[in-house]
Amino acid sequence: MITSRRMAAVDLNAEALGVPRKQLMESSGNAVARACRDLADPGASVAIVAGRGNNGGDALVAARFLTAYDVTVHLLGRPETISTDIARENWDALVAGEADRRTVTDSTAFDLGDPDLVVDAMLGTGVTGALREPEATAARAVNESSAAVLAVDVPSGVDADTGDAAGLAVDADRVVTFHDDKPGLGDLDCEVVVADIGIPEAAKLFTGPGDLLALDRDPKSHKGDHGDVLVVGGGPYTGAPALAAQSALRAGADLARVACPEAVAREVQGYSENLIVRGFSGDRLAPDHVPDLLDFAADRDAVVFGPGLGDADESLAAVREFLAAYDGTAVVDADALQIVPEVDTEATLICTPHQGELQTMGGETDADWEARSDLVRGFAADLGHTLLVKGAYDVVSDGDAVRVNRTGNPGMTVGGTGDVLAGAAGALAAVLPPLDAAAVAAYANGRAGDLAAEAFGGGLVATDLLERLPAGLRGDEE
Ligand SMILES: NC(=O)C1=CN([C@@H]2O[C@H](COP(=O)(O)OP(=O)(O)OC[C@H]3O[C@@H](n4cnc5c(N)ncnc54)[C@H](O)[C@@H]3O)[C@@H](O)[C@H]2O)[C@H](O)CC1
Ligand SMILES: [K+]
Repeated sequence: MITSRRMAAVDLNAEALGVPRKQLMESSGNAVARACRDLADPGASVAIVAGRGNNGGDALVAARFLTAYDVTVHLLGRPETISTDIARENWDALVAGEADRRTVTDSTAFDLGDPDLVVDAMLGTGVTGALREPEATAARAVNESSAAVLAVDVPSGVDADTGDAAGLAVDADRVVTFHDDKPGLGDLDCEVVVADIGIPEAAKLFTGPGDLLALDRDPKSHKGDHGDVLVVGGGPYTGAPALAAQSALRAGADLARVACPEAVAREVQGYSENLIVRGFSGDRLAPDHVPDLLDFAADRDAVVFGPGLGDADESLAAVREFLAAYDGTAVVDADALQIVPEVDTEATLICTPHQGELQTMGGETDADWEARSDLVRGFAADLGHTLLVKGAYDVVSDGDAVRVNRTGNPGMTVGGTGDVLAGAAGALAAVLPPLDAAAVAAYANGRAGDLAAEAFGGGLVATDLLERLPAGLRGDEE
């Protein structure tokens, strides 16, 4: 089962892995042709009703495979309004091949004829709202015809994720949907065939530029929509909370606050004017700080808990009390990690251990990333939280799905890069579900590290990642 958003991400990852969209369209079109052969005998008349997007493009490819049939292609709109290059190229191939085609520019002129089979390729996952013209008139004609109806990917007008139609939709006998079943197809009273179109498993498993699509922001958003992130850390160490908080800003948070011991508050503030630093009494986190911290955290979008906290007993006791009472979203890193397995919490946690910290938490690791993926998935399921286990291949799992991140380089073992990762994960957890937030954070942090390694060769330091995080989140080419 795959949602449209995830499908678009996997599509883009496939392209980055060397399987371009046009190749996927060719596979989709071939799958449509195979489905047609199941529904109609050679020589039968087939009316392809094609829209102006890639859903239409799939059927324009199918037309090339259906040479044993009497095919008529009805393009809904003028060819120059075809919205993607790969669909337009397939239209041009039909023109060059002098295929039997009609261009429907005036819906009142739409004449479906009396075909044996209709291929509904007007709209797929790109549908928005109720069918407009000429798609609405064409959909009514298709529904009124006595022909068998094969829908490409999704019956036109149906939302692939919900199954709802904002009004009129094509009533198909069979749907051939690509790569994986869609959530919205289950309730339709038609047969659904899932066609493999050659998308590599790696496009789903390994993070890639497609995963960044999750960040496409609502342009109407305004300040404060994108995350007010609180870093709770500092004590024995002061750089760590400052790195995490600066990283949260670079990863898109609007505000980055640091709650740290009063004794180091000035030092933490000294790292950057961009941080809003607030001290609590003493020189380390202690249980009597927890009630105030919980109140403060309740008004934030995400918390990053742990950078630089140290492992004093009273600080770990405070971590336990905070996590037990907190019910928001938090990234847990560094010394706070060891507490997570002991605490029963309502919070949504993203834990970011390296492999040694994973073992301290009671998890197991393995040098082989595939074996490690299974171990991490199992441990995440036991914990009930999302794990981002850092390594040459970072393994991310929420106990169900697994994502593996391959960006990054050995130069990133330098101190502080984990704090940068935790801060980025905190900012992303404010706007994305935990699995996506962790996967995108790992991908962008590694990309930032790769960009820094190119700029410096060796001698990379954690602050080099900060100003490169935005590029890592855009998927900028090297
Ligand atoms: N993801 C994959 O693995 C593959 C998907 N394929 C096919 O691509 C479509 C999605 O294509 P896309 O171009 O994004 O959108 P559509 O073709 O579904 O429709 C967009 C098209 O339709 C117009 N439009 C949108 N809403 C309406 C409306 N309510 N009324 C009228 N017209 C509408 C819009 O303006 C655009 O012109 C997917 O379903 C698959 O079939 C790839 O080909 C193979 C791999
Ligand atoms: K369709």
